[in-house]
Amino acid sequence: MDMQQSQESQESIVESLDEDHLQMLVQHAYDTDTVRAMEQPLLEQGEPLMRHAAAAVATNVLQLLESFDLDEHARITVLAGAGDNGGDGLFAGALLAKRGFPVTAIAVGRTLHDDAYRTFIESGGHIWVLDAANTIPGCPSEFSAGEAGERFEQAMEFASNSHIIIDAMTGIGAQGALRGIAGSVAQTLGALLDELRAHDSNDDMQRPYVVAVDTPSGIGVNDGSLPGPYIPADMTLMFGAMKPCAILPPACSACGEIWLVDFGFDLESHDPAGSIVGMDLAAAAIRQVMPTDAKYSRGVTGLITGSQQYPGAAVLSTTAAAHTNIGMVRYMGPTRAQDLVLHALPEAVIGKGHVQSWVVGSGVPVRTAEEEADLQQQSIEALLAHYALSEDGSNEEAYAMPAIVVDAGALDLLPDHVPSHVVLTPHMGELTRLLTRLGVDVDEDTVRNQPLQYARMAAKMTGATVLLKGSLTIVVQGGQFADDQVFVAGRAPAQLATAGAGDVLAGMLGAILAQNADLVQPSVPSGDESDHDDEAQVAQAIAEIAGAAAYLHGLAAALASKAKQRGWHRAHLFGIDDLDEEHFPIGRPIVASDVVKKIAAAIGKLQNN
Ligand SMILES: NC(=O)C1=CN([C@@H]2O[C@H](COP(=O)(O)OP(=O)(O)OC[C@H]3O[C@@H](n4cnc5c(N)ncnc54)[C@H](OP(=O)(O)O)[C@@H]3O)[C@@H](O)[C@H]2O)[C@@H](O)CC1
Ligand SMILES: Nc1ncnc2c1ncn2[C@@H]1O[C@H](COP(=O)(O)OP(=O)(O)O)[C@@H](O)[C@H]1O
Ligand SMILES: [K+]
Repeated sequence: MDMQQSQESQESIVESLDEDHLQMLVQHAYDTDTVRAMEQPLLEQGEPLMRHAAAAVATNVLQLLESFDLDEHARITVLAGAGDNGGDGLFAGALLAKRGFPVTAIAVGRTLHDDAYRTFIESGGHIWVLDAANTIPGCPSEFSAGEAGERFEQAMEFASNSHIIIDAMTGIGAQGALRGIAGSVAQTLGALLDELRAHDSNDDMQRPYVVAVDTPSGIGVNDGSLPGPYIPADMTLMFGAMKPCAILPPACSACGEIWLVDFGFDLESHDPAGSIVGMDLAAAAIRQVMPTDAKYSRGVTGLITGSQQYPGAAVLSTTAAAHTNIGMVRYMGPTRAQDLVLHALPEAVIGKGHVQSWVVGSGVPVRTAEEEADLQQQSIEALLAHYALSEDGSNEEAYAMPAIVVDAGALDLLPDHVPSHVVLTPHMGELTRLLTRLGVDVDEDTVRNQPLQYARMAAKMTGATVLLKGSLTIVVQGGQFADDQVFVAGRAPAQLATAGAGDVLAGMLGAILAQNADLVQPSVPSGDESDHDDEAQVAQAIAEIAGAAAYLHGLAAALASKAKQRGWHRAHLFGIDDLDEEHFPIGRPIVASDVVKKIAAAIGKLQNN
């Protein structure tokens, strides 16, 4: 099958699929076992998936070369591993070599995919092997250690001077950090590429343009971590479905632009490992106001936020909550903060009363072991005590409490075990601090490198839902029967990284929980098997709502800053979307209060979508 045939067959796959399928494709990510399970029936039917994959890579490389005005003298390097990922890369290289481009493959393993290797050589490709113990037919082996070192250096020099690098060392078969020669290649070339990338947007191809095959080599495919050296890509051609690394920080940044090659997988019958929160999910979390509504039926949020030291957080969290489609906010806090709240929001009601959700801790200082809790910390601690579950999960009162957002200083006051409608909203530093308090030996850099793993650990240890803030915000489900599906909100522009933005999010989340009070109330476990489904359903609803709040927060920031840039950009569909250069203006600087002013407009945009 040549490139043209493969592309036509690809287009017919795309055309035969409905909008729902395409929507699922760009919204959900599937772990490697699930991808293999979805691939299996197609392979059994004789679908030449590897040829489709290779043709897609070659097509995009050709388009890139054309857009950069590079003629057939463009130098192309394929980094080829021993598995099927290397096979994809070699078949793609063969297609390009047939078009007259000089293509050199650097073999990093001891073998190469048989069929792909033969096709590559027959098409005029050149091979450079780095492993002295290789068994690749016709390639030199058993060279000395000195010669191996020289070969390696020359290969790296060659690769760093090529126009295009096709990274096909490892794909979904990668296990842990890259080792051996692949590890050394990623160490040397990856570091160089990262440095070049930091200084150059590559609009003029002054550095190699890296096209990753299926996944960038070296990243944690299933957990989005960076376990060791990796090859950062400008573009990743991902086959069949998104893998979690496409949507999870920090690995998603290493993917560059993602191009999804649809294989027509049966996505509907498989559970995603992660999902991007989009407009639909966010819109569903906003309750429609009804003619019969009164202020109480729209939801009331109670806030114990702000402090003598940080009274502004009280203003930001209450104004944000009040603007997020609810009937009323109640505020409790120090007199100075009360005055400021009333000044900014005359509608706020000061003092206790019935609420459908709580927000605690924003702007409340962290309590050190030596310090006595102040009044604000004491009232938060007393409220949180109602959510405490004993080791066996009993304490009926905890389940009957309204949902609660536990932010900033209140994270230090969290009981050991709580139900899933307790939603923690730490940033990386706060999550590290929480885990340390729970006895985990971890530092912030490690958490930053494996945010999913540590957010999940906090959820498993406490039972709470965890919303971990960052340029991409990830939400992991809480509760005893937590599902592993993670929600990722990447709507926010970097302009949102400004003091007080977290206080705004806490208020918005509290309000969205209040207007969905019936959906987020866990029932008291009865000890029956039905508990599992009931609790899992509520835990998922809470996580979706938390993701929706982060999306709305990001959208309000985008409207305030007029930014088109986001933490995560939708994957492109191969064969459907054009390879046009896109521009995402970063917008203008904002402060957190600007975000509050745009919440209403953001809700309007969701509801009119
Ligand atoms: N199935 C299909 O038909 C289709 C599959 N497709 C493609 O196949 C890919 C999956 O191929 P795969 O299963 O062969 O695994 P792959 O990603 O090549 O990795 C295995 C190689 O990597 C090596 N390796 C692993 N870990 C390592 C480490 N830490 N450090 C260093 N090396 C490490 C491992 O070495 P070993 O452990 O055996 O020594 C072995 O050589 C998939 O991503 C997609 O591109 C598409 O064509 C569509 C159709
Ligand atoms: N680079 C970024 N791009 C987009 N959003 C970001 C970025 N960095 C931080 N944010 C968002 O800004 C908010 C910051 O919250 P937080 O760290 O609690 O700050 P503060 O305590 O000052 O309110 C979070 O919602 C986070 O997701
Ligand atoms: K790869």
